[in-house]
Amino acid sequence: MTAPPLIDVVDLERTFDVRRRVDGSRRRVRESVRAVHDLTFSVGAGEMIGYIGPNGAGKSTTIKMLTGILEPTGGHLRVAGLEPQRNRVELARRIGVVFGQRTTLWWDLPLQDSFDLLQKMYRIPTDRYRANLDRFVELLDLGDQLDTPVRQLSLGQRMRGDITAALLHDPEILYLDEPTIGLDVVSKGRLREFLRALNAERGTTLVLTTHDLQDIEALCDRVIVIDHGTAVFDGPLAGLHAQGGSTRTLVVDLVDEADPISVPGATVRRVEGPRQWLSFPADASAAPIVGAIAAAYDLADLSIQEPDIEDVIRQLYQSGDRA
Ligand SMILES: Nc1ncnc2c1ncn2[C@@H]1O[C@H](COP(=O)(O)OP(=O)(O)OP(=O)(O)O)[C@@H](O)[C@H]1O
Repeated sequence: MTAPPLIDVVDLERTFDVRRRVDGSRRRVRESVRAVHDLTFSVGAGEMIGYIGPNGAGKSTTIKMLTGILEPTGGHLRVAGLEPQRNRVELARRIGVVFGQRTTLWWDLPLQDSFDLLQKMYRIPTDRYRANLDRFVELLDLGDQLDTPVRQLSLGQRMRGDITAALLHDPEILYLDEPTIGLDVVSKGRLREFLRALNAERGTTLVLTTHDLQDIEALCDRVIVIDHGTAVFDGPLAGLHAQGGSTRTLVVDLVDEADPISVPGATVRRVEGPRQWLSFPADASAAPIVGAIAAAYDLADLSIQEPDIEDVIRQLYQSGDRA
């Protein structure tokens, strides 16, 4: 018998009643906003999924329902076999939540004290707490920050502190909302490496909302794209690129100005002096293109620009229109 999915969402719906001012008058009318509707998906234990979509698409509303903060107005929802709203306390022991923009730590307390408080709140047995704390502090390189008040931590240190805090009680599912926002490239890389190790070592299921496609590329086997409150794509990232026909851009700085570069698999989009911009399919490897250019030209520099999520989604629609 196959295990039931860890997260099971069927025809989920959430509407909000809002009062909107009528243009040019003081009158207000009641309106119903459908933040999420007809949303169906399931996530198996140990999966790492990206939950992405443009601003206002319904991502936060979904995560709030999955974590029991918000009650659905329709449909069915089970997380770890529990109904999130009804079993909030029990569910809290099974999930961890990290919001990139907010901290769950105590602003004026040293990091260590925040962790100790969480141990008490979650009633984590001391040996398990110690083992987890030691492991995460080592992996996330937080040893020197344990006595620092949270308000004095850098954004990257605070984020690592928040992730540690969310994991001390061994949750089966970790929800991460924009975990790498505002971090430098090195910190982003380290954090992604940590999350991959967490998933490999402990089988923790990750649900990641992000605007950073590289987060998704580094971590997620599968993406669910939500727009206007409902899922418009569910599959591997390569499939999303292929379906949307999205492209990456190779920015080439030649030593000398030249005519537009001609290489198989890429098209020159722009030329400015010795700099040229070439686009190529996002799911293709850049290596043969770079190799062909390097063999024929003297290169001063080279970089790759990833498409952003909004672009990929826009292209998904455009290709849908064409179909
Ligand atoms: N409490 C609320 N009351 C009224 N409308 C709301 C409420 N929360 C969300 N909405 C509306 O529901 C829709 C979805 O919002 P949601 O915050 O879930 O989007 P999101 O995908 O998380 O966006 P972002 O990427 O900007 O955080 C939006 O139109 C939003 O204005």
